[in-house]
Amino acid sequence: MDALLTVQALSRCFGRARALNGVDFQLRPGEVVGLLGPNGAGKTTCLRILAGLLAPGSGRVAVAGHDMVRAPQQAKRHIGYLPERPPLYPEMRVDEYLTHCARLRGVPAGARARAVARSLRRCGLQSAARRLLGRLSKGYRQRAGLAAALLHEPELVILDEPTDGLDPLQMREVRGLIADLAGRAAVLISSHALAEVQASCQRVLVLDRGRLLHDGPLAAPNALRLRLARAPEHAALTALAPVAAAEADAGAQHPGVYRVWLAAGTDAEQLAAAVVAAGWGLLELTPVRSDVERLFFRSVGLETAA
Ligand SMILES: Nc1ncnc2c1ncn2[C@@H]1O[C@H](COP(=O)(O)OP(=O)(O)OP(=O)(O)O)[C@@H](O)[C@H]1O
Repeated sequence: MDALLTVQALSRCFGRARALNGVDFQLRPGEVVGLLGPNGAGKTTCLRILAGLLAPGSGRVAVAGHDMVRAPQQAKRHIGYLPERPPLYPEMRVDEYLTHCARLRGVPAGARARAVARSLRRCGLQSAARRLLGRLSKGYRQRAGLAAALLHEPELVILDEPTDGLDPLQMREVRGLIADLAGRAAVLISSHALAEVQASCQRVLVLDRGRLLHDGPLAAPNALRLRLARAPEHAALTALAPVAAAEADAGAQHPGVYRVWLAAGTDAEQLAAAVVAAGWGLLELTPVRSDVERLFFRSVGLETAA
C-alpha cells in the first residue's frame, strides 16, 4: 500500500545545534505509530515540521503525495495536529472555538455545524460544548484540542504528548479516542509514557539526539502468550502440530503460562483448538508484544541487548 506520509533525510538546526539529523520513515494509511525519545531528542521539532508549522533545514516531507514545502496547502489538508499545549482562547466557548477552527481549516460554511457536532461527539465533549475553554480541566482542554484537530477529518493525525499531565482516568479516555481513530486515520503519537505507546501503537520509532535509532513493529510475529489451567509436559505441548516452539514464562506468577511460536502455515485458531482437544483448560491466548521499555532503553544505548 502506498505511504501516506514520507519523510526523507529530514534535518533541522537551531543555530549550531542540530535538532534533527537525517530522519527517514514512512507511515501507511491507518497505522498507529509511537514516537519515543528522551527530552530534547527532537520529537516536537519533527512533529512541527510534519505539521507544516516549521520549515525543514533540509530533506523532504510529503503527505498523500503533496510536498510540504512546494504544496503546503494541499499537504496540510490531510493533517490534524494536536500540539503539546493546544492554543485555546480562554474566553471562548468550546463550540465557538471549534467553529472558529473549522473556518480557519477551510471547512465550507454550510458544513461547519455538522463538522463541529461530529467532533464534539467523537471527543465526548457534547456536555461541555457551552463551557468556557479557560474553565476546562486539563483533560477536557486536551479533548478540545483533539476535537479541533479532527474537524476536517484528516487522514493523518499527529499528537504531541497527548496524555502528558493527565490523570489515569483521563489517560484511558484519550487512549480510547486514539483506538477510535485507528484504522480511519494514520496516527503518529509522541509520548514519554511507554505504557501508553505499548497500549496504543502497532509500531515504534525511537529518536535520540536528532537521529532515528529504531523503527519497528511492536507485535512479535507468530508469538503468542498461552495460559493453561493444567500445565502439560513441555514435550506434549511442543508435540502439537501448530507449535513450532514453546517456553515456560519464567516471570509468570502461576505455572502453565507459556510463550508459543506458531508453526508456519498455522494460526492461533488452530492452536486454540489443539489445546482444547488436549484437555489442558485454555485460559488465555494473546499475541505477544515487544516490551517497549526494553526496546527504548536498548535503542538509546542505556541497556545492552538481553
Ligand atoms: N525554537 C527553538 N530554538 C532553539 N532551539 C530549539 C528550538 N526548538 C527546539 N530546540 C532545540 O532542539 C532540540 C530538540 O528539541 P525538541 O523540543 O524537538 O525535543 P523533544 O524530543 O520534543 O523534547 P521533549 O521531550 O523535552 O519535549 C533541543 O535541544 C531543543 O533545545
